[in-house]
Amino acid sequence: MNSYFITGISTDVGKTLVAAAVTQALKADYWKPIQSGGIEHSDRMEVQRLISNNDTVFHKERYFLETPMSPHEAAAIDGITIELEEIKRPQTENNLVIEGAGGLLVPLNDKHTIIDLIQPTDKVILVSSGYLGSINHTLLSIEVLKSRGLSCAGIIYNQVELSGTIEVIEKMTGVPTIAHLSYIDSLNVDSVVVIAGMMREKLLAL
Ligand SMILES: Nc1ncnc2c1ncn2[C@@H]1O[C@H](COP(=O)(O)OP(=O)(O)OP(=O)(O)O)[C@@H](O)[C@H]1O
Ligand SMILES: C[C@H](N)[C@H](N)CCCCCC(=O)O
Ligand SMILES: [Mg+2]
Repeated sequence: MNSYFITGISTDVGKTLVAAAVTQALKADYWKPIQSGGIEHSDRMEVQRLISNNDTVFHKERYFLETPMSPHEAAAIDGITIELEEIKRPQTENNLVIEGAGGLLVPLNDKHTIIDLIQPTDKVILVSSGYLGSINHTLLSIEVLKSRGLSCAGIIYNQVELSGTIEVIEKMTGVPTIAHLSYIDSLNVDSVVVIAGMMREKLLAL
């Protein structure tokens, strides 16, 4: 069984939607180790809303912070410090989808960032988005993975409409495209089933 680490070029790029689709495609378990903000509607709740298989187990966040900010600061506001050693992978026999928070260098404390949660055996899926500036953020994310001896298994482009964007990233990095998602008017179980079906073969080949 595999672990899939869903990271993004920034926050709000669609990691949770992608995590839901990968979870659905593989009937995997889902875990978001650190959630900041979202007491009313966390990423776990959103994935629960979007998937429709009966096998997925939802593992509890290790840190659930009240303020929707960078985890290091959200933790400080809650009067705690995030400790890397406290973040233990849930035990499961199933595939596990892990969702980060924000991008790879989002601080957890004064020393560690999200990238420190990635293990060498994880299949890292990078979610890229279509804003002007996203090429740079995508290439930077791939470079920082490389600098830690990690590689990017594949990229999911979410609402990337600017011409030449995907092509130049593919040419410069050689990282395969897993899927290219469009804007979806009402995100629901049915749309996630479709996206999951679209990417399943590519995910199995990673
Ligand atoms: N393809 C899409 N079509 C329509 N809405 C989308 C699409 N992708 C993302 N969204 C919406 O954009 C918002 C941000 O996406 P999402 O919550 O998945 O970001 P994230 O990368 O998981 O952020 P975080 O760092 O907080 O985990 C959400 O409201 C989500 O439903
Ligand atoms: C609150 C938000 N939705 C995420 N959970 C955390 C994003 C942190 C981004 C920090 C940064 O890169 O400046
Ligand atoms: Mg999310």
